[in-house]
Amino acid sequence: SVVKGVASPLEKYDGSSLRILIVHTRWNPSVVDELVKGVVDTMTKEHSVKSENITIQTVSGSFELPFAAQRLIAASRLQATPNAAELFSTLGENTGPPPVNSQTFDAAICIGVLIKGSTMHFEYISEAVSNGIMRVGLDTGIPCIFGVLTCLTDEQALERSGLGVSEKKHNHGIDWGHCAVELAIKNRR
Ligand SMILES: O=c1[nH]c(NC[C@H](O)[C@H](O)[C@H](O)CO)c([N+](=O)[O-])c(=O)[nH]1
Repeated sequence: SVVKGVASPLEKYDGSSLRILIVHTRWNPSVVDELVKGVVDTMTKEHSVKSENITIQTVSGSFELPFAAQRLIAASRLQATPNAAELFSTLGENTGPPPVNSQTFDAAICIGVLIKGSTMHFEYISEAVSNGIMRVGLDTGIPCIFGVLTCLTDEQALERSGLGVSEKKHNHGIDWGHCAVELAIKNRR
């Protein structure tokens, strides 16, 4: 059978100095809240990320996630970088992300749950959001984790957030927490 899932990383990552941004939606809250809990518990309990270093913001729906992540990263840089005006001017010329040490978040995690309805709305949002979240990471130089479940049924959403009755249930937030810490640390090297 096809083995699915992610292999554990080769090294244990110490996240005690990491600053993490979590942006999550208010759509499908019972599932989203469980996913957020999976991310936070994994980072704090398995990687020593300090809870005071985790910033959590909410948006209405998944479509808003990339915009919010990009703007919150930009706003945090403005506060953290004394020569912000100069930094922003270079950013305007698309000279690529500023050096890691001028950033204030080490990783961002965008969390949402899309559930297919009876129209093509789901397909369009899923495509836009996945591309948007990828672009935030590439444009800012800060790892931006895709924490959006794109489900065809409610049962799929429950299963992938560790809720529901299926013995296959697994909270994907756990994987996203590991992924964020690993990439944040590797991005500093
Ligand atoms: O996060 C979600 N947003 C959804 N729609 C809202 C969308 O993300 C935007 O918030 C809205 O289009 C305004 O921009 C969903 N559905 O429509 O089904 C959904 O399932 N999940």
